[in-house]
Amino acid sequence: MLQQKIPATVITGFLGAGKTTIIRNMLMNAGGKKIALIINEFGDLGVDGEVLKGCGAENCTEDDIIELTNGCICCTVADDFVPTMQRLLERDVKPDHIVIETSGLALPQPLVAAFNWPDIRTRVTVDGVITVVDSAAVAAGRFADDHDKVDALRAADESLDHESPIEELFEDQLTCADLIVLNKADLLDAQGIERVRDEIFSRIARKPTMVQAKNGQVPSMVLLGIGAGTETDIENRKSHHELEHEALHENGVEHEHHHDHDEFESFALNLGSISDPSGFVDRLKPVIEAHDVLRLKGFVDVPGKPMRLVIQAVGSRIDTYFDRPWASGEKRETRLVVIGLHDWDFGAVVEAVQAAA
Ligand SMILES: Nc1nc2c(ncn2[C@@H]2O[C@H](COP(=O)(O)OP(=O)(O)OP(=O)(O)O)[C@@H](O)[C@H]2O)c(=O)[nH]1
Repeated sequence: MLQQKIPATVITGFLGAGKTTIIRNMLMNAGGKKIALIINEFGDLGVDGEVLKGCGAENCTEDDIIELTNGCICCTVADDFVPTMQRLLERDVKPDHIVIETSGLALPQPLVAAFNWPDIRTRVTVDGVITVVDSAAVAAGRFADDHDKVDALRAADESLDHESPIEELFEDQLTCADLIVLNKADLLDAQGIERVRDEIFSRIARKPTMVQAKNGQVPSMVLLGIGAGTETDIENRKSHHELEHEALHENGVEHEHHHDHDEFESFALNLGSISDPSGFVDRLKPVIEAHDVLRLKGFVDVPGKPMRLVIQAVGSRIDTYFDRPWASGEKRETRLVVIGLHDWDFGAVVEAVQAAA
């Protein structure tokens, strides 16, 4: 009997766009489907995996959540992703659907290409690539090229072979999409959303379906079951890097491999308990703005509170919420991961975040 391929959905999108939020909603509304999750995150702290395990969905237990922690998934396809997938496919009880959350800095193209590997191709297919967009960030021009900054980066590093790393990555993630979710629609009015839609279509050649969402709420029927078979269409979804590489190769130039996220850096910080979290948030805002922190997330120990506080900053927009009680025997501590561009003054950022605590 011909074995049916297991569908796999790739969820991509820039740092903080709302990938984990969408997945959390999906797990709660997956209509009984057994889902296996593969999560890849930039930075040494598995915040997304922790958050998703914290939601306790029955159709996706802790055992079904696999974290890939050896760097961005697009660079570790052969060493990390493919073996993980093989092990998952060897399990006695197979998932109905596999969902892969890429890091916010990953290119989806190499991951999708991995579905053409002989051992994988026969057993799994890419149901769809879903690119999640922070509509408010697009409207604020965060992905538009900042020429001064790019010039400064290029002056510091002559090997840079592209324009703004953020803009390129954003476009590469859009280029690969079967479905684009214009998330954070609650932060814009209807005209603002229309402008974001137009801007996105102006940046890509294909015309994938677009839906808008508030707080990552998209019906699972829309997310799962797209049936795109994306791995058969990678020729039409090439990244900037692949196109540049091809052009240089045609001209007989051998070109050093260079990934976009080389321009990003992260560090993890352990801080003590924080008795005044709202004061911490107020003090953190100017630090984020002054040092161009792209993303900060983690868990805070608030003395006297039985619950763990999650802190999430995307640019200077900061959310906090208590997600679950600290487990017995679990070490209560404040752990944060901070992500920024490679050219930042690392020591100064560490000091400033510590001083805000
Ligand atoms: N206002 C608003 N905030 C949202 C929405 N969706 C997500 N957020 C918030 O945005 C922040 C980042 O959301 P995540 O789901 O963690 O984003 P992510 O894409 O998984 O982030 P990375 O994995 O770090 O790249 C969190 O504070 C969310 O609560 C939305 O539709 N509207």
